[in-house]
Amino acid sequence: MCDRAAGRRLGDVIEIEHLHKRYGDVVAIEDVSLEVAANEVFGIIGVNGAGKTTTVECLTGVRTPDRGRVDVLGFDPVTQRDEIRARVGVQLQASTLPDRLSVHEALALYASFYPDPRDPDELIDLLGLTHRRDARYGKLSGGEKQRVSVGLALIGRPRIAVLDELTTGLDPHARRDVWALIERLKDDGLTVVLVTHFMDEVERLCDRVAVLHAGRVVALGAPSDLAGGRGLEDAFVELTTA
Ligand SMILES: Nc1ncnc2c1ncn2[C@@H]1O[C@H](COP(=O)(O)OP(=O)(O)OP(=O)(O)O)[C@@H](O)[C@H]1O
Repeated sequence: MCDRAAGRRLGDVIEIEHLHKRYGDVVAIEDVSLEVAANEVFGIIGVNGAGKTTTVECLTGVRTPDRGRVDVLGFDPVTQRDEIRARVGVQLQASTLPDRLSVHEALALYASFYPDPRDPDELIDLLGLTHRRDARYGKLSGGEKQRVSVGLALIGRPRIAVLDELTTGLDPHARRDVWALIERLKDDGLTVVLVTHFMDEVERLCDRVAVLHAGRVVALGAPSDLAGGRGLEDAFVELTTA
């Protein structure tokens, strides 16, 4: 899979080493290093502008790092984007789907890009969208659109899913349904990188979490270890108060 230099763990499917990325004068990422193990749900948390989206965009090849090394399943996301696209499902924050496509048509369209996709109707059911199967995307509520975006990340049976703000905009029932779906897919072997602002989501889903602050990893570990007896949110606020 990946070159095993000293200190790396067997079974890592993502390795980021000394990642740097700036936009003009704005330093988005400054020396980020982390590894994600196969079948792990790995959280990335941080205040707005901490560099979370930039980090996951470097994983999926959307952004080219200025410096550093990124290895995803043994591939370089910058030079091997097709290999990454075939194996890594990405939830888009702002969907670019045409309004006139129905939920089923959208998922079937994305399914057609993959050799062994999930059955769109099965996924629609798992996402709690069966009653909206034939509704046009443009007529969906914000939470329903959000569920479609999760479906698009999962339709190709990816080995890794990168989920940026997985449950933003979902009602409490839908959040629990989506959490249960992620847990079920994890049981089937999925690895997840989860960007979130919800500490309850981290506690429920994540095996480990990295706290990014001003483009750097300021803490990394199991949520319970980071919380250290306080609430995770209290620990987070403390870690991210500059
Ligand atoms: N395309 C861009 N052009 C210029 N600056 C950018 C661009 N994208 C992000 N930035 C800046 O880079 C920094 C990191 O942004 P990033 O989107 O990675 O943070 P984030 O942690 O995902 O934030 P949020 O929680 O608000 O989504 C911020 O200062 C942001 O303003």
